[in-house]
Amino acid sequence: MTPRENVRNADEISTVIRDDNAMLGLGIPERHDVPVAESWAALVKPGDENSTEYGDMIAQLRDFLNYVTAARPDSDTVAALRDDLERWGRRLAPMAVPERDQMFGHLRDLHGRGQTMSPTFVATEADRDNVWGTVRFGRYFLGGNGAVHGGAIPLFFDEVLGRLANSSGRRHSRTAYLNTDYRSVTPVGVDLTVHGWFVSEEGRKRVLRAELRSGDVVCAEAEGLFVRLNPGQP
Ligand SMILES: CCCCCCCCCCCC(=O)SCCNC(=O)CCNC(=O)[C@H](O)C(C)(C)COP(=O)(O)OP(=O)(O)OC[C@H]1O[C@@H](n2cnc3c(N)ncnc32)[C@H](O)[C@@H]1OP(=O)(O)O
Repeated sequence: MTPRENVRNADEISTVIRDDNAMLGLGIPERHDVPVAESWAALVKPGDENSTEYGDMIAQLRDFLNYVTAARPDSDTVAALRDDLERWGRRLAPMAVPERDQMFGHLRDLHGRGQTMSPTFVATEADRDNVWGTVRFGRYFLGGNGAVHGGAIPLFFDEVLGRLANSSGRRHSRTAYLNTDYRSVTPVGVDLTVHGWFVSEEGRKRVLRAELRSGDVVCAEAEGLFVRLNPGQP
């Protein structure tokens, strides 16, 4: 079965279970094939055949983590899964490459850039100083009582603001601080809207803010300072 067929099957399965699980963010396919706004688009070279396949694999992995989180499997299932994971670990271990060559998190033409650490940010509009988009935290990011884990939210803000801080040809910067205010519970399994914007850019210092909303309700806000790196700084 090709990865694409795999994804289609996952879509079909998802449709069946979506009603029960929508609130928990389960069984909802990743939206990694929505067009990316220009400022957030492709660094992957045309002809990099692995990029789409890799993106499909990461989408499967994201769904898988949601299923693992939600399941209370019997011991045979746990043992079978453990063995499968162990086999995959042994297959992948010899394929390790230096950081600059790794694919995980480096595919900037994909929403979520091919990583699973934070949920997929779908950028819908962007200019030099702003980005707007959506995100849905799946069951994997549950803290408790239907609310997203408090540590997952700053991670997500760093993802969005870190990319915006370095967008539009700006030289690379790193997060110096990132302050998050939790205004109301951030629900799991719900489409949320995100806006990130530049507040100021003076010398090496870039101050940015972001807001995460569920409908009209502000769930969380953040302010980050990103300091442009000097030559030779890691
Ligand atoms: C491939 C796909 C990828 C895709 C894109 C990936 C998206 C994700 C992006 C994630 C980004 C990250 O998480 S980066 C990882 C997390 N961050 C880090 O590891 C950074 C660790 N910290 C550092 O390396 C350093 O502290 C720096 C670089 C931030 C700053 O050090 P420095 O270069 O020596 O500069 P320094 O003189 O100290 O500071 C410069 C100015 O900033 C001010 N300043 C510095 N830190 C602070 C602070 N915490 N709070 C207030 N102000 C501060 C100073 O007062 C000074 O102001 P003035 O006197 O000039 O007025």
